[in-house]
Amino acid sequence: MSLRWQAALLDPSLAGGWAVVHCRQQFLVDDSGVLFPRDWLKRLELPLLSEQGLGHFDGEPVFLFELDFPAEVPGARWQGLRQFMQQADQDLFRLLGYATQIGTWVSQHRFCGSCGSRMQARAGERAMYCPACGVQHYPRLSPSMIVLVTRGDELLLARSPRFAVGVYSTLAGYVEPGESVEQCVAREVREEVGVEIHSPQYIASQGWPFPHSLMLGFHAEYAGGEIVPQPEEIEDARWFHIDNLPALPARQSIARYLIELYLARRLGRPEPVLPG
Ligand SMILES: NC(=O)c1ccc[n+]([C@@H]2O[C@H](COP(=O)([O-])OP(=O)(O)OC[C@H]3O[C@@H](n4cnc5c(N)ncnc54)[C@H](O)[C@@H]3O)[C@@H](O)[C@H]2O)c1
Ligand SMILES: [Mg+2]
Ligand SMILES: [Zn+2]
Repeated sequence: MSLRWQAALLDPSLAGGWAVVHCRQQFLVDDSGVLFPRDWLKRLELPLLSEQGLGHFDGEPVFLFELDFPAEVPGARWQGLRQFMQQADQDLFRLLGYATQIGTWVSQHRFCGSCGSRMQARAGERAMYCPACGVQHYPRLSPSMIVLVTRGDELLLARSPRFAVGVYSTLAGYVEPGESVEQCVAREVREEVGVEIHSPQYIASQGWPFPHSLMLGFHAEYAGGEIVPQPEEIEDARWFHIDNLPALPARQSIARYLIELYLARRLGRPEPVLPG
């Protein structure tokens, strides 16, 4: 794991450092990039919901300005997190992914879900706390499974209507209360494409900030059934031969890694590395 970006609990009452400005999965950028001198930002009178100390980038302290709405700033524009994933280096993307998750969580936990009082950031740990009833919330994570289903030289890949034109990917879905991740894999595969699988094999995991998933990645062998795409969720699903694959998901995604790893093992090529 690279050392350029390290999360840390920094005290926002300290002066100086850099800051990123986030609102609804978008960041403020100007010609110098996405990191702004923090003291300069403070003079702009932005619609600030919360300020959080995030950690260190290249050894420098970085803070988050979480905004109520995407305010106009002369000379700057708003850019989505997905675009940073595609264009920025991996360390900067990890910093921004972390900032997005903390910002989204803080802005969605301003009031206590139990008694309605205003929540406070807790000193000493990354938590929101209700002083009236004691409820405490930690950053939200949603366990999700992602699986590459295979049949020898064939890969089962599917398209969601949300995907870029022509792109097919592995199947994914959220874990439900009471089920194991393995049960979730079998259920989601059955629901999304109507196919049965053998026991899934755990491969690797990845934090995924769209919006707060923890992806648990598997390989699974086909056991039976014909493909029946789930209406609305799955636009198309097919078996693709390894010599004739469609456009695939982003290089940084675990979906891509699961596919590349299977190809490498099948074809006797060096195994890929999952971006950290
Ligand atoms: N990193 C990767 O390679 C990769 C690839 C594919 C999907 N993903 C991620 O996997 C996650 C799940 O994939 P999906 O969209 O196919 O899920 P899914 O198949 O479970 O369907 C999504 C639906 O689940 C419901 N939902 C939303 N949030 C939920 C939650 N926290 N718990 C339970 N249900 C919820 C909503 O009705 C939503 O429309 C998403 O966050 C997606 O971004 C990551
Ligand atoms: Mg799904
Ligand atoms: Zn409360």
